[in-house]
Amino acid sequence: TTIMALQYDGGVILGADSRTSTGAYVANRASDKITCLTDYVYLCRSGSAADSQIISDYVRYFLNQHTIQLGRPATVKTAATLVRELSYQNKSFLEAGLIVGGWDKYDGGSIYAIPLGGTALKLPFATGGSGSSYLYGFLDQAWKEGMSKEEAEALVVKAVSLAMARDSGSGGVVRTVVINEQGVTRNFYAGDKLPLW
Ligand SMILES: C#CCCCC(=O)N[C@@H](Cc1ccccc1)C(=O)N[C@@H](CC(C)C)B(O)O
Repeated sequence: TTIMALQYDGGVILGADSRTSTGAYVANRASDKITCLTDYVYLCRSGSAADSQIISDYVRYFLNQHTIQLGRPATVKTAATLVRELSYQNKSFLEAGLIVGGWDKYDGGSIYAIPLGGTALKLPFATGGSGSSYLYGFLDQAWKEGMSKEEAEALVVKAVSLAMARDSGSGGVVRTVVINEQGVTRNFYAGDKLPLW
């Protein structure tokens, strides 16, 4: 898997490849690893498909309850704290690297990386999964504060497709989810639409 998220001047953009593998076998070449937690908060999943699914199921349930009791939408920070709590308290059983990203009226667009051990890191951009090894240096150089939505989306698609080209654990299509005050937009970039280099 290659997953990433980055902040831009109005919100966040989440990106992921679509390969689910068991060893060298590709079990699903069109997986959707960017999962809804609330109307304005999404989760990028890597690691065990089963573990990451069950964590997202629990957090979606808890956030739904929380929204009803609170009478207003949950914040990105709250969603990230719930993901971290499940990940940390069950760290010996779970194998899931997660990135929470979304928009709320208190912090605007925000991103939290929750790697295997269950720590939560608030960051302007984050990457995860097996393909992330190929992206840390690239993103350190390519990410800039206050990018436009178009610049940010182009960077996400370029980064994920570069990792897909080199990482055998990543492949398929590039999926993105844009989240800002106006709402959520899902995009899809098939192999023939990707930059080769
Ligand atoms: C189908 C099936 C059985 C397992 C599928 C399964 O979890 N594959 C994993 C790799 C893995 C991980 C840990 C144990 C075993 C196999 C996988 O493809 N993970 C991708 C993300 C998830 C959300 C799709 B990515 O991290 O590569």
